[in-house]
Amino acid sequence: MAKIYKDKDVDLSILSKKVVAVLGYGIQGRAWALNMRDSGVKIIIGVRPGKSFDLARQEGFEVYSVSEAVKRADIIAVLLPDMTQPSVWSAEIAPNLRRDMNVIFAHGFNIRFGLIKPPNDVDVVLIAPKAPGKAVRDEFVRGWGVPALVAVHQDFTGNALKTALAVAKANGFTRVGVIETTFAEETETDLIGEQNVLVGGLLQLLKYGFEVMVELGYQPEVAYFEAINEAKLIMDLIWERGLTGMLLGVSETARYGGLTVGPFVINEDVKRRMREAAERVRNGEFAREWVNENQRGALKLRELLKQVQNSQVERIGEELRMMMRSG
Ligand SMILES: NC(=O)C1=CN([C@@H]2O[C@H](COP(=O)(O)OP(=O)(O)OC[C@H]3O[C@@H](n4cnc5c(N)ncnc54)[C@H](O)[C@@H]3O)[C@@H](O)[C@H]2O)C=CC1
Ligand SMILES: CC(=O)[C@](C)(O)C(=O)O
Ligand SMILES: [Mg+2]
Ligand SMILES: [Mg+2]
Repeated sequence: MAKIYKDKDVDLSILSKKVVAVLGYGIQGRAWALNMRDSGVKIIIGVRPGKSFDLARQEGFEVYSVSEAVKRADIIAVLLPDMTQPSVWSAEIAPNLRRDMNVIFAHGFNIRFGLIKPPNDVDVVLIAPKAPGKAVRDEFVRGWGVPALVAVHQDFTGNALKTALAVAKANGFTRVGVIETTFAEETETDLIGEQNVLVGGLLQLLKYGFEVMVELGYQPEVAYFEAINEAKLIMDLIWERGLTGMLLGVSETARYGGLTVGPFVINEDVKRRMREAAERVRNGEFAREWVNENQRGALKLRELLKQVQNSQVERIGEELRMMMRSG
């Protein structure tokens, strides 16, 4: 059984005289900063000038450049985009690090693939929420949290894990459960998970499910309700009650059809491809491809995003979501 930390195992007081700099005020950064401030931790923000900077100010934070925030902090949470971290690290973070500081990542990418090499005299830890930033904040406000992983890459002070767990607690993660892992396990499973299932696999499955019905001549609105909107509600059943609970919460007809046809559609070939994709993560091929793509200006990423934005399913979805929200 994995080692799991809960609120009762963690002492927040280790943060009481510390200043935590949240670097980046985006999807994760904003959620972490608001959560930790609500937990009574002294937070400052380090970010470049722009929308995030203005928003952080509006929301009442002291906001600085990344360099200045690192200078003023004891603990830094590096919540910048993965592909931006290496250059900001060498230009603004590394020159301002001091002995005994604690450096937190929310994803192990740059450490696992060797793109950032921290000095020996700081702690380097990982607190990886297993949730999108919106849930990190929404769940905290609800009085609960999301699960997260914690790992120690470097323990210079002897307090690396304790400090990381305190930051996790201040974010509400230990209300749910924080599992101890390694940078390698977090990085690889996170990438494999988002590619095969959460982002890649799911999107493609929903899109094909929608398209097959539309191509057969059914109304796109009906296809959207069936293949996409209801997918959320079925996922909620799985989330609350498990796979068996979901199966017992749908009709007997759906249960039989699903259990027999599912493995025909998502077959062993798909599983083989999932293994291939996982191998490309593990051997560093995906990381190299993404770094190169990014260095060329992420043109392919922008083009692929545009294709999704302009697809029929998105137009239908936007209308229906608006309709369902009002009234
Ligand atoms: N998005 C999510 O829900 C999750 C993200 N993570 C990890 O969290 C980290 C942050 O990711 P996101 O929150 O998605 O990033 P983001 O793209 O939402 O936010 C980036 C922030 O960094 C700032 N920024 C960008 N370039 C900068 C620069 N050169 N100098 C100073 N500030 C700069 C932006 O203004 C923005 O405030 C990544 O390591 C990611 O893998 C982990 C779990 C989930
Ligand atoms: C939201 C999350 O955990 C992801 C999918 O791994 C990410 O945004 O990188
Ligand atoms: Mg993730
Ligand atoms: Mg990820």
